[in-house]
Amino acid sequence: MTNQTERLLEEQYLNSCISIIKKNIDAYKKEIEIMSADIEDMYDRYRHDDPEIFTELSNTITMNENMKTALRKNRRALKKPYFGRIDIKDHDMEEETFYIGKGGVMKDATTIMVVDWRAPLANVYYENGLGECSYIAPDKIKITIDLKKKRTFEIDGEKLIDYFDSEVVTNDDLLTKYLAKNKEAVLGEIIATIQKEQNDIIRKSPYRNMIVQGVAGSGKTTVAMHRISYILYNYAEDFKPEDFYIIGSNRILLNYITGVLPDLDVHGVKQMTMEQLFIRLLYEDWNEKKYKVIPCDKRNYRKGTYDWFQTLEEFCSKLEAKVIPQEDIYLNDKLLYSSEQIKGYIEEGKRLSIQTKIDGLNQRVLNKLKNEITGREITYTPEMKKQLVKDYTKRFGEKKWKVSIYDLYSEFLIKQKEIWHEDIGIQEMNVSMKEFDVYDLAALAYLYKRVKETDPIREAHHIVVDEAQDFGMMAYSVLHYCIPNCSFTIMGDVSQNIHFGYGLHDWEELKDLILTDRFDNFGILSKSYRNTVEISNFAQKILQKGSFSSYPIEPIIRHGEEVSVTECHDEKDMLNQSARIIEKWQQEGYDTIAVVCRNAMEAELVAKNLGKRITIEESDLEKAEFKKGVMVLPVEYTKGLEFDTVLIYNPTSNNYPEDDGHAKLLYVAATRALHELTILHAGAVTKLI
Ligand SMILES: Nc1ncnc2c1ncn2[C@@H]1O[C@H](COP(=O)(O)OP(=O)(O)OP(=O)(O)O)[C@@H](O)[C@H]1O
Repeated sequence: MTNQTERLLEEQYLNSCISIIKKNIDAYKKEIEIMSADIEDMYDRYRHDDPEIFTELSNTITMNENMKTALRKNRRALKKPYFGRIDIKDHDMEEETFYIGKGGVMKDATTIMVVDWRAPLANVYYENGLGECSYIAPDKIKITIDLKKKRTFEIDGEKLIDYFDSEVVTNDDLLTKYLAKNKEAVLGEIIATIQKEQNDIIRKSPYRNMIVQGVAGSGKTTVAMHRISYILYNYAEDFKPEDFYIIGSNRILLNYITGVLPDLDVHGVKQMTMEQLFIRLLYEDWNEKKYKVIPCDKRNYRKGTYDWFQTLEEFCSKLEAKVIPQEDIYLNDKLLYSSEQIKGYIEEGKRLSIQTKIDGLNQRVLNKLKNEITGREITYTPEMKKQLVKDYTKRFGEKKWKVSIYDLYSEFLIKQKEIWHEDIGIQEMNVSMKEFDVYDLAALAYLYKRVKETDPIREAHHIVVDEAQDFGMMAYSVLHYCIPNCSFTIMGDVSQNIHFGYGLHDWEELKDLILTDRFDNFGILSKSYRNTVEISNFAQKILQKGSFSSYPIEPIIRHGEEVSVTECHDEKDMLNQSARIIEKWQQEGYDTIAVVCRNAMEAELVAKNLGKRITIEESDLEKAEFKKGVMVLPVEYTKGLEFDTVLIYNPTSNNYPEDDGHAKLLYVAATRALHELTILHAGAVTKLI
């Protein structure tokens, strides 16, 4: 077939696809109109005592909602019906062609025009080069096929711009084309160019736990969001949107990463910071008006460790042993419940709270007592029986836990301060019980669950943690304890642990905690898609100044300007030069620009002064949202975000001393830039550069 005929055929398919989508849209619109009128009519006729209309009404509402979703999908498909095509041959069947798009498009009940990217068959597009390969069909049967053609399209609305066959164009060529574009003010979707190693992670079973170490810009966040979309599409029975919790380190990051979800057909997942999750797990024991959440003080790093969790566990075990008597229980000289039985019950109910154990034991002894005294009218008068029941009802303790978890925690902290008297990891610990950092909240959530919870509430089925290196093992151990039977997708980069004492420096302890099943997974993403080669090399050199080992980074070959490092005379000169550079970037058409400062105080000052020359977006960290324009941010808040161009403001030796923590911090700053990175300093530049 000549190239021209081939192109003509592709254009014909695109046209037919578009006219079907338009037809679908018209049909759905009409259906929705009719159904909406029916619904209104049914509401008018509806009376409380008419179950028939009620059933009809709720069925019509559901059908109408489904129809609206289908309409939305078809409207979206009109903008770009598909991006890929595979031609496959299945044993002795005819060769078949499938087009793959962001959503499925049907001509009628049986004719598929476009296959949804999340469908099992679409896996072939991401997973395989040409030749023999297989995919797992919905009924779990492995189907072996011969992949004859793999094609990627550039389509703009109704127009076919170009297409590339995978034996002609390399994967990297295609990627570079996509990556050269400016960034929208939200995390983008990458459906058309998902890479094999990313696809592996997206399509892993949601019943298994997964930890992914990925270098900066390797797509961890993007992959995590696509994974949620994949799970919701393929496991709709077991996973509903509200069963997912996405955990990130701050509000700006969360808004940024979840911005892509509506585009991926994901609506209604919960997003929260780790602090908010622990507060949620405290239920009615948290009082928003009384308590305050504060950032961690790095001098108290001990509180973030696994050892700390074990100490708290031990504290609770001792408390349990103290409050639950474990001696034999007699009625006169008749043994009602033996010490062994009590210990056995406690051992068996390991995951039950102390209060639940007390309730359970009280109930058991009471049952034994009742058995013993029933029918013995001669030995026990009704008054005696009544008195006995009263005496034995609270044999193991009260019905309600009395001591507050805050008092318990305070007791725990005071004990630890005594033990670790000289230790710097604990000196500044706050025992006022008014202000809490994330690890205090974790400890309180643990105490609530371990000590007083009696009515467990089903929380998440699947938790996605982004920037996972930010949190110490204490946080994970508590999560693992408090939300049992929940699977995890944990994404992070230990080279970006900027919390000095806190956080994860390697994955070993977390692997031991989370990856306990043989089908659990540890994945590595080493290709970096975000930065140009120049920026990526510059950032790697910063990491190499640290004394820690880091995971290798492979940049996708995309070249840009060299990173520029310029010394300024003084602060005023630095502000002038910053404004000039930013104006130049804006003239060149860059949309998202960041000025990265060392801390919040510097950021506030720089925003104020630069604001006199150029427009700066909201810089109040409580209110700021990630958006187009110029943002001035402290480096810690830029983690997880990305910008077309980045200016690192004044990284002097004072701001970034030559140590491991600061090397990681500066690495984070440098890897935020997609296209250009500039450094301005007044005074000796840090030795990390
Ligand atoms: N397969 C891909 N095709 C096209 N672009 C991609 C692909 N994978 C990642 N990207 C792009 O690379 C950039 C980095 O992705 P993302 O922010 O998810 O990385 P990350 O690993 O979370 O980074 P960091 O650790 O620095 O926060 C984004 O612009 C994303 O759109």
